[in-house]
Amino acid sequence: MKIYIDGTWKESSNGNTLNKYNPSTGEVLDTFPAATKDDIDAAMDSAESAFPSWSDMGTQERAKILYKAVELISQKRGELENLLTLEVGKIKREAIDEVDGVIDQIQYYAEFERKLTGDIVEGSSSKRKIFQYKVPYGIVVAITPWNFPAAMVVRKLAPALLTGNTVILKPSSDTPLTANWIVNKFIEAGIPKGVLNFVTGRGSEIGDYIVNHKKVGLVTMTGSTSTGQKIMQNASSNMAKLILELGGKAPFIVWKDADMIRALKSLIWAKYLNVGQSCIAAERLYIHEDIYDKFMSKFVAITKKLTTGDPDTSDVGPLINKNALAGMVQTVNNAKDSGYKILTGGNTPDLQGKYKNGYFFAPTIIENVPQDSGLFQDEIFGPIIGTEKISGVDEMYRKANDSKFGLASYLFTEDPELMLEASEKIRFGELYINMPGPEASQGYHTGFRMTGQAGEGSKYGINEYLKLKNVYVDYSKKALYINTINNSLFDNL
Ligand SMILES: NC(=O)C1=CN([C@@H]2O[C@H](COP(=O)(O)OP(=O)(O)OC[C@H]3O[C@@H](n4cnc5c(N)ncnc54)[C@H](OP(=O)(O)O)[C@@H]3O)[C@@H](O)[C@H]2O)C=CC1
Ligand SMILES: O=C(O)[C@H](O)CO
Repeated sequence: MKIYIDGTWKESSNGNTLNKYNPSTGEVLDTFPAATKDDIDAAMDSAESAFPSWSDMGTQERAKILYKAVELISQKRGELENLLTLEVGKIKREAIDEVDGVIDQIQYYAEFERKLTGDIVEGSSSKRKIFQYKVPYGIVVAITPWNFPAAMVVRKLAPALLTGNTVILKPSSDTPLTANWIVNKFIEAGIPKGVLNFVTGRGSEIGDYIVNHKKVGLVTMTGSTSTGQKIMQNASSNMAKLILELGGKAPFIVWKDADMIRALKSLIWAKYLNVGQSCIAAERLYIHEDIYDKFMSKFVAITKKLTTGDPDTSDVGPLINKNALAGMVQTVNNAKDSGYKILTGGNTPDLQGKYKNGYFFAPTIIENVPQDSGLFQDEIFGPIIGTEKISGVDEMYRKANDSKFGLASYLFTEDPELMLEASEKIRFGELYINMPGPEASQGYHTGFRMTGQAGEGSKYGINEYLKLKNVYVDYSKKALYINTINNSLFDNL
């Protein structure tokens, strides 16, 4: 595959490449360019040159290109589904679901055509007005993760482009092929030269250079909190606007009156979707003591039935790479060293044939985990969950909110008063009550504390890509009097 700079598909300027491995088999899937600083400079220059005509085009014309991209992606959606399985190891059902989300998000943002509004505010006198209207930032750098590599790319490209920004996309080095496929479709849909540039390469090598480049107006990144903090530091060199969607540590709360089947189905979704590699994955399980034994016996029994292996036919696929798999092994070893009880899983499954060397880990449940343990405080980002009994609402709120992260949370109860009270007291950007996720295109995906800055999705999300300008006008045609100067100086001029 190639990178795309100034309307041309090309190798990196020094010809260097990196390997992309298939997480289901451990084999090299493809190579991709390791972009250089010269490549980044060329992309920035191209995006800068393209900005005036692109931002002048208007939302109706820009939306036509997004609608065309929806059409082209829909026509070839099978290719993207297969790529997600090849590149991430996504099971078939989830690959289909992610492509549904890709189409939904582009459509959702394209529909903001002719709907970006401003205000006219009265000035300090009858013939003065303040015209407030929204303008694009300029060059947007979009940096995306590997876990939902198609959905995360379009969740940044679509609003950034619809609002008249030009874009430089740098995808995760674990999923360059998916991003390349989507960029191809946007180019095919008619994105003009320079409006969308696509560079690949290790974030640890070119990321800092991209983010603190003097031409960058806005950086939107989804990924780990540690990387987000680094980006925040680098972006300060030019005070680029930030949209950072970072780590999560979702509490999954099952109250004594919960609909148990509904809670169990939602928990299997929230814990094992994308092998638990999701920022809104259930990471801490709190169950009311009255139903603990009954709920846990069902949860363990269902987890034991989950199949791992061939993504085309299994319930749970592989972790994204060797390091992620090693992290799961370490997490379980730490739990064992701490004396916690492993109720199921805790091992790498013994797979034969082509999946023998895949990065698979058995779905794992660990019992009676202390609130202050690493298992409950640090992000796992895999198919492991710890459990804890709770008894009162105050304990529920205290433990749920005891996290450096604050993205998604889940509560299952039939008590409307508890639903309303929890909506106030649980301090997370998202609370799912009696349902699973994920976030909707019309929802605002945001979080408290170390989860990040700003947010994506909804009318609030598209406005993150627009700066509100203020133009003050005096059209009185009267002599100007300024109360803080000596106006007589201007007599008889
Ligand atoms: N809140 C949310 O919506 C989401 C949060 N996440 C979080 O991200 C983590 C897993 O995703 P993962 O992709 O590994 O996250 P990373 O933070 O490792 O990478 C995210 C992106 O940042 C790039 N990057 C790395 N270093 C830099 C740098 N110095 N400057 C600029 N860019 C850089 C990466 O490139 P490269 O791949 O080349 O290193 C990648 O494209 C988890 O913590 C998860 O919670 C993930 C998805 C969604
Ligand atoms: O990036 C993610 O993990 C998504 O926001 C979860 O839906």
